[in-house]
Amino acid sequence: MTLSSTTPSYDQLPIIDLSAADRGPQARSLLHAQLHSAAHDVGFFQLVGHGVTPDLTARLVRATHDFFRLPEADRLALDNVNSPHFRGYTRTGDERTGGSRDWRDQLDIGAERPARVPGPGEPAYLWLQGPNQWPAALPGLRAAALAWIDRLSLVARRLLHELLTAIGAPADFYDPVFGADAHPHLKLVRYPGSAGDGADQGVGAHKDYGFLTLLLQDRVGGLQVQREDGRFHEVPPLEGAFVVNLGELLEVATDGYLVATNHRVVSPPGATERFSVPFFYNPRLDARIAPLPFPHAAAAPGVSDDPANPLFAEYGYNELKGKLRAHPLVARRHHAGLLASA
Ligand SMILES: O=C(O)CCC(=O)C(=O)O
Ligand SMILES: [Fe+2]
Repeated sequence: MTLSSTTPSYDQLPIIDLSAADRGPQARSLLHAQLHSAAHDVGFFQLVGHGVTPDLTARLVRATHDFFRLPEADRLALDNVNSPHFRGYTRTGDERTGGSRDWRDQLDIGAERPARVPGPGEPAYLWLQGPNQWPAALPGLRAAALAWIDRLSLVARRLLHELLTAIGAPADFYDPVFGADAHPHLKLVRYPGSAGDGADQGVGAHKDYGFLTLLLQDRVGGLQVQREDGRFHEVPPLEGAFVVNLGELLEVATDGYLVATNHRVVSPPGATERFSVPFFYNPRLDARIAPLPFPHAAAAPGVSDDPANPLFAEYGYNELKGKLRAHPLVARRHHAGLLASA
């Protein structure tokens, strides 16, 4: 199969309809061909037919808007600088996802678990497990966010099964690294408009750390993806779709046959606000990503070699690398020892 024989269009990402998996063998094999091509050639696509209801989405969007409308003092009561687990609120200007200053504020939410302080000899990434910080004034936010994590984990699991099948691998190969101890993550994000200093970086270019990201974006736009020509191209919002991208673990798993794609967000102009909610489908922190057995493994080019962004096969280290880089205030306050040894 020649995957790159057609000239790519940069106007929109490939559109993948997950519901085709249930429409008989012919529809399913067409889905697999499209998924294979989208994942291998672009690493990004628009997902429709995912089955998430408009009601559930509306609940999450409402909770997101309500959160950012709270008085600043209520948001700062959840300051992530007070959480050694990188949970809670990051104010605008305090985050450095790609190593330089982002212009967005956000609430980081993960699996709701008790704090796990690593003992002697235990891996430092255990710090990533811990309680969330919830806004007392918005009790509905907790329910909406946790319901979203549960629902999108199911969609992502199904999508991963179809994707692995599409490239000729066993669908359930990575099931053991998910399960009850998986480490999903959700962010409620606002881009408040222009920083006013000529910079237009909403979030700097980066790859995501896990398997798959399912992003809900509003109609404002500004997300850009690095395509085959090396340039960043806009991802026009598509009503009802999730923007899906492959994370670093799929690059590790396939030895670079599937690539985690760089992406960034350009700030909306003036005082325009943009809201987005990325959901990260991540495995257990202690998962070691074994090489995927699949027919293209022998032809895989190897993972990208970027000294500024090493890829770790043990998931917890991969996320910890990103969190220490993106949240320097949390890192310096709680993890100075880790920074010294990094
Ligand atoms: O807000 C967006 O559209 C993308 C956010 C993103 O890439 C991230 O937070 O990892
Ligand atoms: Fe991202």
